[in-house]
Amino acid sequence: MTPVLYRATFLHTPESPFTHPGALRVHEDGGLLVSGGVIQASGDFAALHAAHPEVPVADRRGGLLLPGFIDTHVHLPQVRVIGGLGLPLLAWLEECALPEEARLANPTYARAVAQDFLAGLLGAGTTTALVFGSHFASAVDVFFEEAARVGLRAVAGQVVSDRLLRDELHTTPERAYAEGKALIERWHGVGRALYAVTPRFSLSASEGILAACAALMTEFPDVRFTSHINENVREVEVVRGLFPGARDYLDTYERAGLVSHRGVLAHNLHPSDRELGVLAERGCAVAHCPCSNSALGSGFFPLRRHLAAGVQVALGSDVGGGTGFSLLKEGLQAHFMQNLMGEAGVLLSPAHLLYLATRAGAQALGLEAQVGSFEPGQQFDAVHLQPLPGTPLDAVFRHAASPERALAAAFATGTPADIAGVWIGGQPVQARVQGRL
Ligand SMILES: O=c1[nH]c(=O)c2nc[nH]c2[nH]1
Ligand SMILES: [Zn+2]
Repeated sequence: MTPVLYRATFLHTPESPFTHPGALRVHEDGGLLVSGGVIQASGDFAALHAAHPEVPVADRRGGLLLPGFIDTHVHLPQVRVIGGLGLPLLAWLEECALPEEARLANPTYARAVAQDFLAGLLGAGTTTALVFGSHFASAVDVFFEEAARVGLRAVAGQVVSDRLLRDELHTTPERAYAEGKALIERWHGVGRALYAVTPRFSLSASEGILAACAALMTEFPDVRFTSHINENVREVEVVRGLFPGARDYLDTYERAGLVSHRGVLAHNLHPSDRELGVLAERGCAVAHCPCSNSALGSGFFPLRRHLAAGVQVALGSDVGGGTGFSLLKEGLQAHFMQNLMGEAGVLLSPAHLLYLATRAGAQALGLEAQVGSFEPGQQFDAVHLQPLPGTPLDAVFRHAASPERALAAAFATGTPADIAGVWIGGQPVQARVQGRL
């Protein structure tokens, strides 16, 4: 790939605004020198152009260029069941999610679903995703093939369970280990793919299944781990009954040896102080999925308590409990919900929202050296927001007092339709206006 100097208004958060006031970096007439898919220099356009006059310029002025979004919790098999509103978690799983998940036993169907799913992610500007895969190894294979074809940075794995779902979704510890091992050997570290060991949740995973997961984590010390925790009050109660010896929900994973810096647990709406302390101490991250939490009536996320304990938090869309792939929408919903919590909530600025949608996700996945900001040395994973003329967001962008105000408006009212281009590793993967990339 020949070098390119991108000229744009760009914003990023190489540091956390939760710990570094003034963490939002804004370059109104900025330049990003990209070669081999990697950012070589990052700063003001005029200085970079003067230093590299021979490098062709890609003019992206007139919108905002942001690091690609990082979705830390999203379900492959649920893209076609988005919108099952009005049910609590366990009823929603039974009525909406699981019947569809069973259909992925058919690899042809699974491929079509994977294509819908990937189109949704890229169309929303998501460049890296931690993906809850399918219960069927064949569908996970198909997903990795399709993800490689479109270029997504996918961290994904086979979902494993052995009780309380539907028979066709159940496996055994022996099969979970054998299929997981084969998938890891086929996909982990191949191109942009990484593997995540994925017991669905302790409600559907016996101690035997969790032990099989732990065996994979030990044998392959670089694969990631993901699951759900403390999402719904009834779910927490059932898990307590299934693991009478466990101190709490986290302990069901902890006793199996699954809680570490390689993990991301989704939701955690009802944690104890002990659980927060252990998550912080082990460096295990939490994926906050505010649209899903609202749609399923699961509850409010205690962000202030997570921050006070020192737990890494990032954003997840949780499609299809969530309502779509846009991390702009997740950021807005997070902002709304924290506002509605009053004193217990955290007032989230545009800088916080950008951080949660980008760099925080990279940190949660242990990918912060590669993606999440526009610092030199990072992959050029980017999303260009440029609303179509005549839209309300276009009016705000043209009249915004500052790029930070434009960023706030992007979270308040931006949608995938406002995305003009998406790059992963310097490659264009999505273009609204053909021929512009
Ligand atoms: O939001 C959720 N979506 C799911 O598919 C799921 N499975 C277990 N727990 C879950 N929570
Ligand atoms: Zn989920």
